[in-house]
Amino acid sequence: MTPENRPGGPTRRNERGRERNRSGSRQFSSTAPAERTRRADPARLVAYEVLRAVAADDAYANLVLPGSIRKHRLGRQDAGFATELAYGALRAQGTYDAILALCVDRPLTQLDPAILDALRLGTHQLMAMRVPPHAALDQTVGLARAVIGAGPSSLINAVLRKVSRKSFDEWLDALVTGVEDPVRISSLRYSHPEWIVRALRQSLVNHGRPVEEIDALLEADNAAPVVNLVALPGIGSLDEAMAAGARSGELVKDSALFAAGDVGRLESVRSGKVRVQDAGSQLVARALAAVDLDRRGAGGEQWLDLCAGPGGKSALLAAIAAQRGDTLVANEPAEHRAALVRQALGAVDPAVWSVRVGDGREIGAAYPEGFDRILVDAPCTGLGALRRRPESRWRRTASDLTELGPLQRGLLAAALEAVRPGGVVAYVTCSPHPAETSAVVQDSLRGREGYTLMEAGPVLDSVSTGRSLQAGHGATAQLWPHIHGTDAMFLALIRRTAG
Ligand SMILES: C[S@@+](CC[C@H](N)C(=O)[O-])C[C@H]1O[C@@H](n2cnc3c(N)ncnc32)[C@H](O)[C@@H]1O
Repeated sequence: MTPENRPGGPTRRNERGRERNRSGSRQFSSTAPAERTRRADPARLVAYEVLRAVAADDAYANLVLPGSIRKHRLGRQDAGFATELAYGALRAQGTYDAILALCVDRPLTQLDPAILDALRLGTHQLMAMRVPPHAALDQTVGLARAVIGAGPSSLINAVLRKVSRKSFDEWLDALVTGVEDPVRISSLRYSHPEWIVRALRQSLVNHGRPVEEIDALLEADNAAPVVNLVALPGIGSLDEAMAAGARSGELVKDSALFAAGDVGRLESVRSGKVRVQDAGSQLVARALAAVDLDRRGAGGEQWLDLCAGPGGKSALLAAIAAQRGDTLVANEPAEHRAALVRQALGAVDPAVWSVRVGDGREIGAAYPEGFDRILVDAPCTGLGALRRRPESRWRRTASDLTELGPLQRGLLAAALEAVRPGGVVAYVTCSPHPAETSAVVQDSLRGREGYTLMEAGPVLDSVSTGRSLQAGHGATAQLWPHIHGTDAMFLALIRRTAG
């Protein structure tokens, strides 16, 4: 594992999270824990609140974090420190718990969950942020005294001292020594549940990639994704983003990569004319629009986004449709998510789009042969977008895969009924797992006359910036974080040949 791609990534900071530790010293404070600070450093307090909300309230870290940063009035640098600490500790939780299990004299399940979260934060500072050990200890003990009470300070101090006696690489070696099972080794080294390691190994093989790529894939999950922007065609411009430090996207046209801080300060983004969207999502939406249809419907084509919420792909599709004189129906069953779709479509001429609130599985009966192009961006496990939500890998379970199957098949079946002869359906997931990608497509086409699977790879290439993405395998296509730098989007394009 390279230091940059370790869960959380390394930085050298002092206890305030501001200055770099150039000495790399492993000096400890000579002060007894009980005499040390009783004050919680606000940045660490924010990270602690995020971990607690995730563990105790099932909260999403990315939703809790901004409110906590505001509540504690963190400046930009401290906010960055808190983000790195919270997200890093959450991503690396599996590895850190394995380390902590070797340093605590009882099963971790017998620890107060609040103490365990404090230990995870201390461990992340020691292992990946290179905060000086004395600062990591003092500040974690101070945090625990302020928010949990004086009781656990000796325990936290003693455990973190043990953790600090080895470097992260030394701990990783200690964890995997004597372990034979490659799945367990990858799980420990790259902090993923074993069932996800197994699922992703299976996914690589299913899409024609060597299973040896698994570590690179897991490593890519541990790196925070760069913000990708798309200028809505005919509506937005990337000029402001480029002037603010963005660089042109390498995969897809009219896109940019923005690593210059808070993207919300750009007026073009606030107005919705430029949108934050993963390059993989841009590619699959553009691929649907790029398919050559044998004939155009009278008065422009009708497009359908069957699973539209929160509306990212709808906005891009509607902007393209507007340029061509086509129209888009964006369907979403949940009213609050349909409201997000309307908001996402706000920058596009309202004459071009409409939002339907309803179950996508009913669309075939409601609009038989009613659409020229249909996007089925199906609800899925999100195994291809684990890098976006630091806690998601610990939330998902293997049973999610089987539970989502009937819904995914129902949605694709409805789309196949709702597409007109000559039209095309794009089945898309942000998961590479065969159970929700190729198996759904194969099952839906089995015994169904009048549909063919198109070669999706060349269509994806046709909307890239010119390079061959080499994403095709069989007739479908699969993008990968470790190869393309995108979420692991799957794309199948199904043409209806006969009514
Ligand atoms: C992967 S997300 C779609 C993301 C969206 N296309 C975008 O780019 O912003 C899947 C969506 O399917 C919706 N969904 C769930 N059940 C559905 C159903 N029965 N019919 C249609 N959509 C459904 C979910 O609410 C969720 O918004």
